[in-house]
Amino acid sequence: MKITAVIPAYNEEKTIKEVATIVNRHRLVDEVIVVSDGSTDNTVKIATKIGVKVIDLTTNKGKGAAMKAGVEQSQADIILFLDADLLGLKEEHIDKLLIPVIKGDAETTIGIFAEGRMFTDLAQKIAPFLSGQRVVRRRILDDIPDLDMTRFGVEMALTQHIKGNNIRLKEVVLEDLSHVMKEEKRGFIKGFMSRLKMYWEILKNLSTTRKVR
Ligand SMILES: O=c1ccn([C@@H]2O[C@H](COP(=O)(O)OP(=O)(O)O)[C@@H](O)[C@H]2O)c(=O)[nH]1
Ligand SMILES: O=C(O)[C@@H](COP(=O)(O)O)O[C@H]1O[C@H](CO)[C@@H](O)[C@H](O)[C@H]1O
Repeated sequence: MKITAVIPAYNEEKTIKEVATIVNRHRLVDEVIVVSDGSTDNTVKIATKIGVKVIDLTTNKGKGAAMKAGVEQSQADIILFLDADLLGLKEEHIDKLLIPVIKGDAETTIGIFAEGRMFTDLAQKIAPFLSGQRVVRRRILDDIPDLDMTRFGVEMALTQHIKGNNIRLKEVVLEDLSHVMKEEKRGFIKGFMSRLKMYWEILKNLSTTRKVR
């Protein structure tokens, strides 16, 4: 059973090294693919140095398209998605996400932050279904059309597909894990504007689920 980790990354030079290195040395992960989604910083250079596979999209196509580009380059049955801006990623977080799917206790898992940082914990308490930390069986992804068009709606599209098709989901708690918030990356005004744009992209994907099972 092959496992590929797909890490979409848009200008994540500050955190990609730590995230990709930890995933790359995990005993259960066979392959790591970092998909730079039109990054203009040193994300590609840093990821390439680590020795993982890097897909360098020339323009920014959105998170959904970056995830799909990674999946298309993988032959694995199980895909682990992780955001590139995680703070405090540890081997045990990856275990918690992967093991239920490897054992067959679930077809998909989603990781929820807890006891990390107040704001990022709170965001995931309110909207756990938006988390970017997931494990998904490959065939589930193959059943979702237009994942590449969803941008930040990708998590909502995945969640709705999973619910609408009664796919066995397990939520796992990822303790002491957090991520860098938009406002921290870009400053308050720019960050908040990109947050509003993200919510719009999420809302646009609310009604596009299709039953396949
Ligand atoms: O157009 C985009 C926006 C984000 N991401 C990546 O998707 C993950 C989750 O993004 P986040 O919620 O952190 O949003 P951001 O802070 O990048 O706006 C991170 O690894 C981003 O680098 C991406 O690949 N393409
Ligand atoms: O937690 C959230 O409110 C958003 C935005 O987080 P930040 O701006 O990075 O704090 O991030 C989550 O939702 C996105 C859209 O579904 C996902 O792509 C991210 O992976 C997830 O962390």
